[in-house]
Amino acid sequence: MIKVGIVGGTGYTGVELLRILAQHPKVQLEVITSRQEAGMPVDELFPSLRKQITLKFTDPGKAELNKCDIVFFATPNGVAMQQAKALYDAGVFVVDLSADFRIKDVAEWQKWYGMSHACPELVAEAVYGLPEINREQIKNARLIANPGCYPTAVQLGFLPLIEAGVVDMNHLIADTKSGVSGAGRKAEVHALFSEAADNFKSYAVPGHRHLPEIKQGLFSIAKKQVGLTFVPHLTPMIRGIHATLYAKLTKKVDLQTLYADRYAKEPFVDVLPAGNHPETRSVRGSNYCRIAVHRPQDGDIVVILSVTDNLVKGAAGQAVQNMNIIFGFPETLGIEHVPLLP
Ligand SMILES: NC(=O)C1=CN([C@@H]2O[C@H](COP(=O)(O)OP(=O)(O)OC[C@H]3O[C@@H](n4cnc5c(N)ncnc54)[C@H](OP(=O)(O)O)[C@@H]3O)[C@@H](O)[C@H]2O)C=CC1
Ligand SMILES: CC(=O)N[C@@H](CCC(=O)OP(=O)(O)O)C(=O)O
Repeated sequence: MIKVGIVGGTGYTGVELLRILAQHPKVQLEVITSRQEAGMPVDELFPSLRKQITLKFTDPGKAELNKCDIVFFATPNGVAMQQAKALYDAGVFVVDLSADFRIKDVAEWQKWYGMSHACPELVAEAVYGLPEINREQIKNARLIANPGCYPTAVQLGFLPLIEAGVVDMNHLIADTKSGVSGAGRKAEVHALFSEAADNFKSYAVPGHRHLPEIKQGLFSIAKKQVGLTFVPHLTPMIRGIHATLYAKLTKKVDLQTLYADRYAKEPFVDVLPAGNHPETRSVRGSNYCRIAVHRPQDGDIVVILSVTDNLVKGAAGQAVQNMNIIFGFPETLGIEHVPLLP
């Protein structure tokens, strides 16, 4: 058994980690932090975890995170970068669900995140935790930068096209939609029921924080500059990411075979039969990314549909997948949940 700590156990990704890790056969939950709920039994705040978790929330200032084998940060951007170094130096593995260690260019990170980086020396050490691309590096990582929710769906969707070099890299388009839980559990006006329900809107069209993250990931595969238009939307659902991706084909290729072959051995990427339209509810509560490939009217534009649950493959599930890889557990251990329907 490995001892696990979670910093930020009351947020949506933190609670999703609790749901998953409570039933993970190799995990003993040791510390779960919250500043606001310190002293409160976890299952009192979240009755869904009754008979699963008997710990109380600990104030992060008093939490003995050093006694853990691995610590997950499910905290807002800017928190993990202040605490990761001490844990790293103490030999504790760290998985950061926030964006603190995702962007290799620290100046670029500071521009998009509007703060100084507190720990630039660890950025180069961090491994970007997208197993479908970086599995070998993750095996030896001590610090994982867990990918963002949009970047997971977008990169997995574009990956086979880019690896095969069959699309125009200057004009990629990612039209993405997220459920409201993507904004976290903190109180914000735009996430109120009366603001977000029965409504649909785009946001951050001039530039979203995930743009440099996605471009960095696609660049690492293409080895050349990527022109990407990324438009996020907020949809009146709770969980889910739906990415509609467009690219112009530059070569003839059997797209269905390309995708089926690329992901044939990936446990959490499911390429649907030709002609399918994946729905977010087909992945809800699960670690799957389901992908369908289209070429409307046999033209030269390929349309990829990629769906994930933002809290699972887009956050906590992928974080546990990374943990499994680091510790040499079967990669799917504890994260083989069947999606919830309806
Ligand atoms: N929601 C999503 O779909 C996704 C989120 N992410 C990223 O994961 C991280 C967590 O997101 P999410 O769960 O939605 O966020 P929430 O706002 O729902 O939760 C944040 C958690 O962090 C704790 N926290 C806040 N400030 C601090 C602090 N200064 N020190 C220690 N703990 C703190 C909060 O508890 P308390 O205030 O009581 O301490 C709470 O438990 C974010 O960086 C987010 O960008 C990544 C992918 C998807
Ligand atoms: C719907 C919604 O608000 N989504 C969030 C992104 C989700 C997320 O948490 O991304 P990071 O992990 O990179 O912070 C947003 O657009 O800011």
